[in-house]
Amino acid sequence: MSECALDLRDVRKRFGSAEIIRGANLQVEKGERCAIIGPNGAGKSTLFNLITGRFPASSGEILLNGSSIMGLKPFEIYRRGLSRGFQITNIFHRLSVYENLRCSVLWSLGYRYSFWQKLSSLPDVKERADEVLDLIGLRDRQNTPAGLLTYAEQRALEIGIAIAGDAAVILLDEPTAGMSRSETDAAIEMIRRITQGKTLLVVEHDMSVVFALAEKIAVLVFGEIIASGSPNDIRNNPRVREAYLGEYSAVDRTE
Ligand SMILES: Nc1ncnc2c1ncn2[C@@H]1O[C@H](COP(=O)(O)OP(=O)(O)OP(=O)(O)O)[C@@H](O)[C@H]1O
Repeated sequence: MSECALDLRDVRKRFGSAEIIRGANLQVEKGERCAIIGPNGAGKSTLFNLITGRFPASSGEILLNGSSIMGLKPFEIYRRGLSRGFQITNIFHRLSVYENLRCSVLWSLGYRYSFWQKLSSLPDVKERADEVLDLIGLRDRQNTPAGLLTYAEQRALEIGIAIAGDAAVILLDEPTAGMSRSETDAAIEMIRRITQGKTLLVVEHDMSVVFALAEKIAVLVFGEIIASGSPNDIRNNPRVREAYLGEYSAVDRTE
């Protein structure tokens, strides 16, 4: 078996007396695209918050590329190569698409304390911002203020900001939520493109997106990963069918 990009071992999280994550175990291999599915309130966002260091886990172990990231701050985990896409909230609406990407590249390359430097003297910044612009398919919109983009374009920009630093492990939370079918199809293509050779962990409710993107699916129910495996394994897993039947029937409709 190849080395794990992410390895969660018996991870638990309590809020007061409520245990929300109850011994989650998950291994995501390098270069694998893994989707986490599960009913509302199962703990998917909480799990993301634990992996990115936003909340400390109550116990267990989280390894990134074989090293523990327990107790690290979000920016320290980011520096170790894990980046999370946020939903629009970290876009500067008055800056153009290109300027948003350039800010993110500047920060990720460690230039955040040298904004007074002439940007033309930083060719690596320009090169990476240009590269990301093409990857997310917003070249035609590069001079448009981010606030004037369509919703789907803003989601693409948000993903661009997440990948600007060239992180090897990318976390995306419902990247196609609120999109039309054609926007969703375009987003799936874009996510495939940007995650080529990288590791992806995605939370997604839309099973057609899950099946189009994921090589591995992990099913989270009441804070526990009750099954993980290939899409076929998950489809045929009786425990998954039993625990997740209401929403799981959507899987059958994609067959
Ligand atoms: N900071 C917090 N304090 C207390 N309880 C919390 C906190 N964050 C989340 N929870 C609780 O943890 C449970 C899981 O929430 P979470 O948002 O992780 O689920 P989810 O699977 O992402 O749900 P959804 O699919 O609806 O987004 C919920 O019952 C929620 O109320």
